[in-house]
Amino acid sequence: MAQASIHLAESFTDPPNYSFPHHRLNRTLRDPSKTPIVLVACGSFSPVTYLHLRMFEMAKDYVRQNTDFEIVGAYLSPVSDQYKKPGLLSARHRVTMCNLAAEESNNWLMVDPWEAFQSYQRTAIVLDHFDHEINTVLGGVETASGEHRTVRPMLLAGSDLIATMSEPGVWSYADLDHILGRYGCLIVERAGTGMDQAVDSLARWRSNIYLISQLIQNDVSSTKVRLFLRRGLSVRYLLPNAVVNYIEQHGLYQEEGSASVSDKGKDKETSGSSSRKETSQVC
Ligand SMILES: Nc1ncnc2c1ncn2[C@@H]1O[C@H](COP(=O)(O)OP(=O)(O)OP(=O)(O)O)[C@@H](O)[C@H]1O
Ligand SMILES: NC(=O)c1ccc[n+]([C@@H]2O[C@H](COP(=O)(O)O)[C@@H](O)[C@H]2O)c1
Repeated sequence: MAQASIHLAESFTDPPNYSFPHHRLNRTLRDPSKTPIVLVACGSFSPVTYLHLRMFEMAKDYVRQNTDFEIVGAYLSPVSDQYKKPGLLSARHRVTMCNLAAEESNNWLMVDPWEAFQSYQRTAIVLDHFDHEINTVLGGVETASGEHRTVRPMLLAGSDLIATMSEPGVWSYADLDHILGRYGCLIVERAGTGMDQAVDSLARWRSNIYLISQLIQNDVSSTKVRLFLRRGLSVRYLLPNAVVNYIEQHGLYQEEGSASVSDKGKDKETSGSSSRKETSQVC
């Protein structure tokens, strides 16, 4: 269970005019015997695809069938422009596309622009921010009979992201302990990255790591979507219609750098990603 007072940062810096989105946060726990959790997916979302949205649906099914958790909210948290990953469009566009996707696709997902519109924030700090906003500022949630409950933010990520947790220099031990020991993580299997491999070196936190298998293989990635757009190919039905329309209206992902012309797929652009190495410098 998250304890509201132990955070890595002493205080949080909010972007100008920021307010924490909580319009779809369920403030009443349906089942008082369950632990309330909030799902937080961190990433570039450049652009957001159906596979990003699918992670939440898979997590919802998994949580209902296999755990004593109850999901009271779910968030996309797009990374700051300072992450400097190849193909990272400005935060303004990425946040707007995530909002369009969340509005069009379901009635429970929200987009938190907190990390997008400021300096780079490590994932451990992002989870602390959610803990602070939901438990300290909003006061957590209540059962139907009025009992207070602390909400636990949990990281929702694909197995490729979790695999980077074993790469030297990308995540600090203290941050991993904070993310996996204190909060926990739901991992969605991603084509090309075995889940066992991904969690092998994270054994000490195994009880807080929940593995969700893919029953339908689909290797859509933002990199491939960017590549299609640069080549003038259709991306409809890979991402929500509202996002496709937004990309077309604004002529996004046409320039060099949004995906390399020689890119054959995801691996080339992301393997040894400079962003992850740069991230390691701020760990
Ligand atoms: N097809 C997928 N299956 C499972 N998880 C996914 C999939 N696509 C993205 N994710 C997860 O979504 C989160 C955000 O990913 P990110 O925005 O980096 O998307 P991406 O498609 O990997 O982007 P890029 O191609 O630009 O590297 C990560 O945890 C990633 O593992
Ligand atoms: N040390 C860290 O906190 C750390 C390291 C690598 C990636 N991340 C996060 O992972 C997310 C996804 O990264 P990629 O887009 O590189 O897969 C981003 O939100 C990034 O901030 C965090």
